[in-house]
Amino acid sequence: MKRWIVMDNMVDIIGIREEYCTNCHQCIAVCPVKICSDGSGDVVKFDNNLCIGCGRCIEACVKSHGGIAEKSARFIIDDTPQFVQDLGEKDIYALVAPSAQSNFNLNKLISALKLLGVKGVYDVSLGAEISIAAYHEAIKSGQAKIPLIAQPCPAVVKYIELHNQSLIEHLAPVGSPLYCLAVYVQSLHPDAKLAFISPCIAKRREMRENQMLSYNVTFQSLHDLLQAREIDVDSLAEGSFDNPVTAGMATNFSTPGGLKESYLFHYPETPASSITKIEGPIVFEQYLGDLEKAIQQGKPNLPLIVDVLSCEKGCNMGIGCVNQQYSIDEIEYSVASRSESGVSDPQANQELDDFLTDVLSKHDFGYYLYKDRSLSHLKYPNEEELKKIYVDMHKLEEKDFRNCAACGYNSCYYMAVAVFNGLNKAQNCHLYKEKELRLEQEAIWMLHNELANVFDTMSDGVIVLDQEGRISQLNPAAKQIIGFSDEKLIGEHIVDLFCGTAPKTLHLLETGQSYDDTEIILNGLRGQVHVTASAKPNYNEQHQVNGATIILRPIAQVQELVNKFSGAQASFSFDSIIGQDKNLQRSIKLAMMASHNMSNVLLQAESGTGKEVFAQAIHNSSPRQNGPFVAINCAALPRELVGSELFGYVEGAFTGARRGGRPGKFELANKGTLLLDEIGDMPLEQQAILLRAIQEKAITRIGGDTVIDVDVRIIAATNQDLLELVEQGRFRADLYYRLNVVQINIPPLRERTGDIGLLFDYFIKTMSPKFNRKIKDIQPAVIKCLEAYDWPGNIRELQNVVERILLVCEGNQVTIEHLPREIVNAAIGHRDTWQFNPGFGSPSQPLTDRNSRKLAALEQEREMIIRALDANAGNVTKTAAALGISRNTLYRKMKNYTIKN
Ligand SMILES: Nc1ncnc2c1ncn2[C@@H]1O[C@H](COP(=O)(O)OP(=O)(O)OP(=O)(O)O)[C@@H](O)[C@H]1O
Repeated sequence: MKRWIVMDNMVDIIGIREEYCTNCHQCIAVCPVKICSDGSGDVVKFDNNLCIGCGRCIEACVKSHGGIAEKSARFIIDDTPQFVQDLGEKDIYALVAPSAQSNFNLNKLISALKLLGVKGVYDVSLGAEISIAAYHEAIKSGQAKIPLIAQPCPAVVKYIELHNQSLIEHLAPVGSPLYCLAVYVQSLHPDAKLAFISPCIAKRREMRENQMLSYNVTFQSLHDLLQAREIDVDSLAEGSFDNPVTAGMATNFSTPGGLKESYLFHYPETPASSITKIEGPIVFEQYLGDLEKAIQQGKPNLPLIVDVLSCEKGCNMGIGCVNQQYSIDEIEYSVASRSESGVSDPQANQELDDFLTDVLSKHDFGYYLYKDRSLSHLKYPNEEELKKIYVDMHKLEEKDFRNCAACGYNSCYYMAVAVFNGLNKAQNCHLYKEKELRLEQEAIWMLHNELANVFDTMSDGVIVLDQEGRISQLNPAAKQIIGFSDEKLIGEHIVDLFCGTAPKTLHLLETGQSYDDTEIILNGLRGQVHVTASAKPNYNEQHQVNGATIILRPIAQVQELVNKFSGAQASFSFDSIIGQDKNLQRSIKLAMMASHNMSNVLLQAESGTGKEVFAQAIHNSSPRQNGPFVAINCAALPRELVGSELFGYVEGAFTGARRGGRPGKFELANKGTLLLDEIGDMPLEQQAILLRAIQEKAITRIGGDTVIDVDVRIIAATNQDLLELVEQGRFRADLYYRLNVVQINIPPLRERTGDIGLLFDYFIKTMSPKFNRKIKDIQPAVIKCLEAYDWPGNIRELQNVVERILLVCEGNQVTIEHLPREIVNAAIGHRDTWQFNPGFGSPSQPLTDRNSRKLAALEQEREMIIRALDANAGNVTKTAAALGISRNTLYRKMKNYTIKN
């Protein structure tokens, strides 16, 4: 967005290679104008029409590119290409700037230029002599407005045109030394083209405006051209200028104050105090503005002449110069000694005076080509707008206004003005970056805190390993699991922590292959700790494994979870045991008492009386109620599997063993209760192992050698007379006494007929919704029938009868027709023997998980017996031996399962 309206386009003098711009803003920092550069984008854009051509930005850009001009984003544009093209084809005369004295061997340069093909070479110092004489005339004649601002420097002229319009009329009404000489040389060679051999890039503009010269060839370009043409200047003979007379004191015009010195030399009556000599950045930053104000205010002691140059070291070290290898002293000496020798010959001085008188009378050296180039100024933000920009720049407090100039502008205010005018952006403010960084740091810190919080509050233990496998970090949960403090654990090698072997972790560190849920024994403070571990690799920026994160979970926690989701929970409480029978209530009371301590309990009762219900109720009112309740049916397991089911196994323990091994019921029941159902059917050899596990409160997995502590309360249940089995030698006496700490007998249903009606009502109520029935009435004869029946299958049988009734009863009244035949028969005196039939009640399904488990177990047992009988060709003795049960038990089971041999 252009803020300035410029009357005409100025010729380009600075070229931009945006691809080389690093957006460092050095160009803006050194620029006296600043608004000619737009720093609001990713690269700095440049507006030639707002540039004064001082060339400082090119110097800064080359410097910021390591001094290599070819890599700089900004470069000089002059007329050398056209000059080269026209050499030899056109009559070209070279006008050489006084500063050539400090850049080349001047006389040899004259020869070099002629060798290149120029027709003649003139010294611009003579033009400077003409300018001084013309200044004097203009001042004398009153043509010049005092103070007269000298104009050899086109950058100063352009600055005044753009910024200090009231000073335009003070610019000398006389051409620059170059212009004055050009006027003279043109009179000698009217058809020739003139080239300026120059230290200055801005001269190109002056030349285009006055149309007197065709080529601005900087010293740098000339130097490159001579090199390209392989012209060794030093080896050439000395030439001499084609000037009609030699310039005198004005040969020092290229030095700051050279004009003043020359003027005073020629017009010694002029007080030295009436000429101000000023150069460098201060001209633009302060001097011209002050001068403008002083004139407007009519201040006294204003100068007669202002000798002003843009370059700090004058034209001697202008932007197009090639004398960087010389010191300032050497340069100044070279120029000053030339001017001293130039005035040492009185005859030459006289000839010069005569020449000046002559040319001034013959030629017009007047110059009025100054233009007001500024029609409007930058827009300035109002208070509100300024405040908003400052907020965008994160400038909120007094100390945020540093005026550090790092942005390239001299103050925070001017930066804000540039932002307001779209010439820069808040992000380029040093403080903005600093604050953004701080905000970013705060955000990172917050994120870190959040993550640290997660790390610290995770219930899983987390261990971070370095590349070598040493612990670099661990969270409180990990410390809790292991038991040691940070000091002990940080730096510890994982192999040592993992009891001397960590093959999967070492493999992970080598290959990046993660592992999941692997059982590990740790060396903890309180001995060995059994955990599961999952680990993943950590990567560096090159995506190489540089460590690992291991998640640890105590096995008890894992088992708790497994139990929770696998249904290893007890659902019954003492409240859910229905029945008012005295004996039943006595049993409940005993069970309640037993529930408060850790004593093993032996539940002895017929099948279906509620032994498991009792076991669950004991568990649920014991201090272990939040632990697992695990039940195992000892009768339903093949004898070779009893061990692995109870104690688990390690990987590779036997053919078909699962990878990673498997925990047994003892481990799963850790911190809870283990119900050993049908304990009477447990094989003798397993009874010994079971006894050891109960006594030592520890197990060893099959095939393993690690002893795992288990804290389990045992409830054993049986429908057999265990003592009798002991007497028969089929049950170990020591185990019997271990289990029979509290013996609870549950009366069969036929012995508590009073409870039959209660239970029937209860089951009708609780099961009806499942069958979508609304039973409102039960025929009294139904209860009578039920009470007359002797319920060999006890409560389970009653439950199944209710289920069948609900299936067949379509109305809302239960009548005798809905009862199974054997029950009605029993009531009228024909009792059928109840037989267990796994398909009993079909199409009904077992109602509870427990029942389904039980039925599955029974079905499994039935199958097992049939298979064993087949394998032993129907031999009952052999089959009983193979199954590890007595012949009597086998016969009983065959009867129950209706297995015909
Ligand atoms: N007092 C009771 N109140 C309510 N329901 C009961 C009661 N006793 C048992 N039941 C129910 O009877 C069914 C059989 O109970 P349970 O499985 O506990 O008997 P069990 O003696 O363990 O049988 P088995 O010897 O065959 O293992 C279960 O569905 C249970 O819900």
